[in-house]
Amino acid sequence: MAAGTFTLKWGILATGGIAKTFCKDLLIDPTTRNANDVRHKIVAAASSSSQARAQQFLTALGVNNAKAYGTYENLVKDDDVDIIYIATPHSHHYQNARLCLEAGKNVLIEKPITVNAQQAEILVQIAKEKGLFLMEAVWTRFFPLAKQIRELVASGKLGKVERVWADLSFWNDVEEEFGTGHRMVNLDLAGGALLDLGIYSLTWIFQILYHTLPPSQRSAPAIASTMSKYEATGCDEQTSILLSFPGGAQGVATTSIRVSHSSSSDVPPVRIQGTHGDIHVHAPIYRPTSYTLIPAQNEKRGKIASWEFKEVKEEVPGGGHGMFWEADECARCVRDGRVESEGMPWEETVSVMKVMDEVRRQGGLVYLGGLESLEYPLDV
Ligand SMILES: NC(=O)C1=CN([C@@H]2O[C@H](COP(=O)(O)OP(=O)(O)OC[C@H]3O[C@@H](n4cnc5c(N)ncnc54)[C@H](OP(=O)(O)O)[C@@H]3O)[C@@H](O)[C@H]2O)C=CC1
Ligand SMILES: O=C1OC[C@@H](O)[C@H](O)[C@H]1O
Repeated sequence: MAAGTFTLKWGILATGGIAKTFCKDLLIDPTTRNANDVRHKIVAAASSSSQARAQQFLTALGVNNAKAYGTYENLVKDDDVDIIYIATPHSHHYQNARLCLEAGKNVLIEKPITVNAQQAEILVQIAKEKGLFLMEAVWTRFFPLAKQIRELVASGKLGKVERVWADLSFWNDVEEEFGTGHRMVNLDLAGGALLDLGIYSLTWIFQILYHTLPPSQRSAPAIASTMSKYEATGCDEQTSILLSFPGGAQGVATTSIRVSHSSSSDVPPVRIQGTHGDIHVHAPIYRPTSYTLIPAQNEKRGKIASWEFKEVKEEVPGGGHGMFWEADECARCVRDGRVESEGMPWEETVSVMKVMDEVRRQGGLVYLGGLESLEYPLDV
């Protein structure tokens, strides 16, 4: 290990699908991605089901010498844990994050940070007051190609970016795959296309049309949207959003759990359109490993851009999924005493949540049973 390497000690809250994927990435040697300054150690995991399940989770990952807890409450009391990764369904994020923050733990919390913007604001306030690191796990933003695309846009290479189209949808057989209980469609778990997938469409629009501006110039967009519901549960199965940013740039964000683009088609799921050219980001947009740079041209003016067509590809190194880049960002922030990440700032997390609040208001999608409550503790 290089001298001065910082090791971040993780506690994992919940043992479902994404917790496993995230932990596998934590276990990959960071030097395989040229990260020589930080390392990760899983020191504990907790399952709300049982201590045995937490132990099985750790054993399956090949993690020895980590503690297995049968309650989340016990995990947050563990003095060895520097940061907690929250990987529960959306419905539980606010309560789980309050538990961790109130216990003085740094937190990385799966997307969406909470069910609504007010809940997110409260988490931010607590993190600020307690000097704790808090970040929504929008891992997409920490991919090298996402950073590269933001830099290209900020450099002015595309001219003025006037429009971003972004879609994240899947051709699910909704009845067969999800039924009514699955977290994707279950209202009790704050399911629905918008909060689960549409957040990625909004992520691309925000990281281009909002994040590339200096913080003082970032302003909320006007919002028009439409939503179709899955009859069996009442969650949204298809949502389309038009965003209009001050200055005239427009975003078109779509999401569906019934129809999709084909990953092998020529239609790119993200199109960033500037006066000098486009960037097409190829699927999957939550895990960007390729994009195409296309110079603007037309019959009258010929080629407008001064640069050439280019295809860029970068596989995820180390056999990983790509979640380790956000983990590295957490390690650097905690090491340096930074409570928020520049890549996913608190203010932007809240702005995206406000857009989703308004889209749900326009579509008449309300989560009941205390899921939208600010009260803590509350059994949801
Ligand atoms: N970044 C990404 O690419 C992805 C992110 N996600 C996000 O991760 C989160 C979890 O998704 P995923 O891992 O797929 O979900 P899973 O259903 O696979 O796992 C969720 C886990 O949460 C715990 N849990 C606590 N309370 C409940 C409850 N009432 N019902 C169900 N589970 C409960 C359980 O763990 P235990 O019993 O151990 O407590 C369960 O295993 C969501 O916020 C989702 O949006 C999901 C997929 C991909
Ligand atoms: O976050 C996510 O990204 C990838 C999808 O497969 C998954 O359903 C979603 O939760």
